[in-house]
Amino acid sequence: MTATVAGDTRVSVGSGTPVALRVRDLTVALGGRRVLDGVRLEATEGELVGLVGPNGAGKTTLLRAVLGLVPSSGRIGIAGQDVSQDRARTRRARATRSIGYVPQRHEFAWDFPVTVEEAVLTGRVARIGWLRGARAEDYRQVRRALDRVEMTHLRRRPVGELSGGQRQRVLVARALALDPRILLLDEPFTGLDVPTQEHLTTLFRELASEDRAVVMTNHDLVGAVHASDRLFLLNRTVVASGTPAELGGPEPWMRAFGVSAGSPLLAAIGRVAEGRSGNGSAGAVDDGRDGGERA
Ligand SMILES: Nc1ncnc2c1ncn2[C@@H]1O[C@H](COP(=O)(O)OP(=O)(O)OP(=O)(O)O)[C@@H](O)[C@H]1O
Repeated sequence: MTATVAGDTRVSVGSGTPVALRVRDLTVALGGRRVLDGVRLEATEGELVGLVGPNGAGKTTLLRAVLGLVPSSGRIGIAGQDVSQDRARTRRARATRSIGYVPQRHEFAWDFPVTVEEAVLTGRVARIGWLRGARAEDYRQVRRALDRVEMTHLRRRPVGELSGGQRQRVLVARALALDPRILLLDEPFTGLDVPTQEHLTTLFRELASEDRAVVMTNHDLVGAVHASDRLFLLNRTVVASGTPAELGGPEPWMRAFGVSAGSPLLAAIGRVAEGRSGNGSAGAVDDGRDGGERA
């Protein structure tokens, strides 16, 4: 590992792949309680990173801290720029424009009387500003984003009339309207059926392969293990990280989720403790990926 966070130049890990997002020693206190403590995370361009942990582990808070929406201490590097909160606000504002944020679906006002196209256009407010009208370039980017998520045919439909899967696509398009280098997705699969989840997973993998870093929180551990290049197991701090193959044993999962060796959760993701599996396997899923680091 050769990278550093601070400075204006691109930083990279040993492989030479640019690090899009680097978080070090991130600590967040909310309501007088430390909800994140010394978090260390990174995502390189082209990588789909899974952020998993139990309810209340701090997954949403971590994404919000990266966006500067909650006060934090520690260091946050975005595309080589140190945007930690003690740095100039303008630098942070500029850098966070390279992040597309997809909040949980229930956080968007679906009752608001706007069309799909108008909802996606709101994703460009950071660039347009609230008081200036949208220009041709803004509409061009909106059309591009809608094409990307295959929602062009529904662009004039009121958002309140969309299905859950279509709404999720609108939120992704809204985040893509700024053509971000980093995409933060908060629980994009909640309430969606398996075919829709698989469709979206394919889209997220494609978006990552276009040299974006995609960081996704996910309660579906089976899906996270199969879709992610690298996983971060969070429970107030990063309990473990690595490729799914590197996290093949049950221990990090037991620690992160506070479950015992007999938990069905471990069986579901093929991380069964030695001696418990029917076929004698230690339970690692061979997903064919390699590389990564332990926290
Ligand atoms: N505004 C707030 N004030 C006080 N505590 C908060 C606030 N927001 C979140 N918390 C607390 O911070 C902790 C982490 O919450 P967070 O929503 O980040 O967890 P999460 O991992 O995303 O959970 P889930 O999987 O349930 O969505 C929780 O204990 C939560 O109660």
